[in-house]
Amino acid sequence: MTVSVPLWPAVLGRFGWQDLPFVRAWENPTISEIIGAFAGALVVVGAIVVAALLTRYGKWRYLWTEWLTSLDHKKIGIMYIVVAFVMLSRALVEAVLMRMQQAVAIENPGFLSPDHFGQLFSTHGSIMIFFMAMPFLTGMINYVLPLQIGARDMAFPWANSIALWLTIGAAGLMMASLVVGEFSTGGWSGYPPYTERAFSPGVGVDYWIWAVTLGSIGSTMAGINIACTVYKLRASGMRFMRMQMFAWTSLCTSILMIFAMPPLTVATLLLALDRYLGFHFFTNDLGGNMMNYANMFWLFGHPEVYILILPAFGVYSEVVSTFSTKDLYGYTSLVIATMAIAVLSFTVWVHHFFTMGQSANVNAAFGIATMTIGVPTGVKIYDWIWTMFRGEVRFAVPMLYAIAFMMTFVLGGFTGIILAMPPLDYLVHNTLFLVAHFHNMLIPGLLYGMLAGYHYWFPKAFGFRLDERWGRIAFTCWVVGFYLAFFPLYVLGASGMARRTQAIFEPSFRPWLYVAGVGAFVLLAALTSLGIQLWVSIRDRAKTRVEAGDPWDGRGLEWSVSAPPPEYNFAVLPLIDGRNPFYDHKHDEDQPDPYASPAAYEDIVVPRGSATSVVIGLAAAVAAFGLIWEIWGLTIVALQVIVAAVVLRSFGRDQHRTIPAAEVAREHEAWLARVRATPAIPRQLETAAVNRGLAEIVA
Ligand code: HEA
Ligand code: HEM
Ligand SMILES: [Cu+2]
Repeated sequence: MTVSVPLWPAVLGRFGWQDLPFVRAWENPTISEIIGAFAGALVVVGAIVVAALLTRYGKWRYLWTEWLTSLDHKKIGIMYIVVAFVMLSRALVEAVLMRMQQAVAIENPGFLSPDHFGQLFSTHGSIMIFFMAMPFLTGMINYVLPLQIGARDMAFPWANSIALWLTIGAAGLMMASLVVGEFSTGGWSGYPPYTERAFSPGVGVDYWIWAVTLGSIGSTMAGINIACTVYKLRASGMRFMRMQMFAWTSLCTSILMIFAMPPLTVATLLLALDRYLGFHFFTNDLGGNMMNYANMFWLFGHPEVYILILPAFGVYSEVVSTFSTKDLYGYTSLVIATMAIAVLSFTVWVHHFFTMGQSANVNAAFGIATMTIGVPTGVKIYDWIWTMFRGEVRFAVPMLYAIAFMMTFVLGGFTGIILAMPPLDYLVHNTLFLVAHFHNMLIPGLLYGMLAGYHYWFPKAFGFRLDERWGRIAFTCWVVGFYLAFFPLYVLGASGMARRTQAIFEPSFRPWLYVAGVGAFVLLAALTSLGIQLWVSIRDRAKTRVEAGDPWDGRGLEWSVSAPPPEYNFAVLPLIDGRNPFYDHKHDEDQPDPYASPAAYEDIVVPRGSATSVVIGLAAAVAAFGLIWEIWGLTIVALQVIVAAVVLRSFGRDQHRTIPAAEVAREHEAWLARVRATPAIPRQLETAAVNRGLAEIVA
């Protein structure tokens, strides 16, 4: 931990030369410090290269007007996902560093200092949860939900953009901590008293507090927006029980966000009061109590893991049904199971601290509540299996992820049940067994789900498919890498190896740690393959165009529009008459043709782009930066900028743009003509297997 001599407190606050990783590496050239300096340099050089490329190709204006300031839910969704991939890359590299350290640091100190190792698991965990998983699923919901329920946008497009920019600003703080200062060593859960000033005087914990606070406010806003969109903007006839499963899981996740995020915001803000103003909420003196923090954090933290998993469950439901060429089995039970998980998830938080002193009866009650969640989860697994049963299963990449998920997630679920038994939890709490459990839920559960969704909806968003061969290579690496990297941890944890350990004193752990290290590299290869896949797909896009926008013979409404969809999504808002209106109309001759011209077109009003949301999000990050470094003037100015932007927006006119009916008609008719000119099978052409399946359906 560095606490350097302030250089110029009046202007630069706490900043001193030792806060630069380059200076630290110069003064103390250990491998650990050099890696730190290299990471800092990478951020700076990366930013410069991106800026230079944008300038070289004259793309700044395009980026600003078409993307950054856009209020279109589809573009906001894509930007969220870009953030998620960037942050995934960083956090994955950090994971590899940790695995390397643990593989080499057996009976020796290894190459990472304890402090650096602490920063790595803290940034890795915080980034993966708040700046990889959350943006990924929020982005996916943003993109898909309005299309699925027949809406033209989210309920509050401007707030949507502010939520995005708060997330970007907060992710920016995470990146800034690599260049100036350091990060917290308190883990993703940031427990006091360790994170109080007395034990962590540097800027690290403050970076964590403000990044998480901004992220949590962004997620609360996103939650409200998603829920209102579902409640208010469904197309006519789209009853609740006609919504696609992904829309259902989005709704349940958004409700969890609305209720679970504020406890986190409050917990981090109270911790900030402790640190900045000497309050004693979480200290042991003057009436404070650390357990207040543990309860508030996990009151957020447990529902959070279901916030993460429910949208993935939604994706699997879509994918399993589409690629089994069958209706979803047990739709109603899936809806009820989703709601049950959402409600139950608020009743189990104490299982995160069984060992922290409450009575055995309290532990038993929370343990039983925890195990109950296995029931609705099991219902879902069975429903997916029955959906596949006797289906025409097509093994396209999204389906591969879904199958790998089912087989692997169940194992992690059972280790969760083990942890839910307090007497067993006493043995493995805070060991690598726990680390194996939660990665077993987060990677095959959440991450595979997001990747399945990415492959599934990519053609919708960009008009061409992702390369199948590289998709399979990446998939294989994600699966093989996962088993290699995390199954050894069950053994290590059961043998007593604690989590967050920088150096290991037990030689018999060595073989398992080697295997886990190899697994981490395979996972890195998986991410690299996804990068190559994207490049290959863009290069070969002419061959994989999806003219009709329906490459998988899809079921939901999102497949009924062009790819990419027009800004207003639907030329004419659809009328819904069943659970799979698009699919049924497509395949039943007696039903109306989904590619028929509508009777009439109308003018459509869409929101104009707005710079104010960008300004608000970034100014919030600047204000936070000022608080971290105690540059109070900067914070005050940034807060004033936020107020000014809000005022400006409130008085702004011309916030909407009308697209004349004639223009809508021209675009839509041109698309319909192109679709009708293409025979049904090539419209929906994926692998040979897909083709065979489709040929039979059409015949
Ligand atoms: C997406 C993320 C995710 C998911 C879905 C889950 C799901 C579950 N988790 Fe996990 N968990 C985490 C992420 C997740 N967890 C994280 C991140 C932590 C640690 C945080 C930290 O400390 O840093 C954690 C920690 C954690 C603990 C604390 C342990 C400790 O600190 O010592 C416990 C204890 O009860 C637990 C239990 C469970 C249970 C019972 C489920 C259940 O929901 C699982 C249900 C699924 C199944 C059971 C399988 C399928 C079901 C069937 C096939 C039906 C038949 C089975 C039965 C009826 C039993 N988890
Ligand atoms: C993809 C490959 C991944 C690898 C190799 C990996 C590896 C690791 C390692 C080595 C640790 C430290 C374990 C310890 O305490 O000893 C860790 C912690 C953690 N990881 Fe991962 N991880 C990966 C992906 C993910 C994903 C996708 C998520 C979440 C979505 C995630 C969330 C976490 C969390 C929350 C922690 C706990 C941090 C803490 O202790 O505070 N990880 N991971
Ligand atoms: Cu939990």
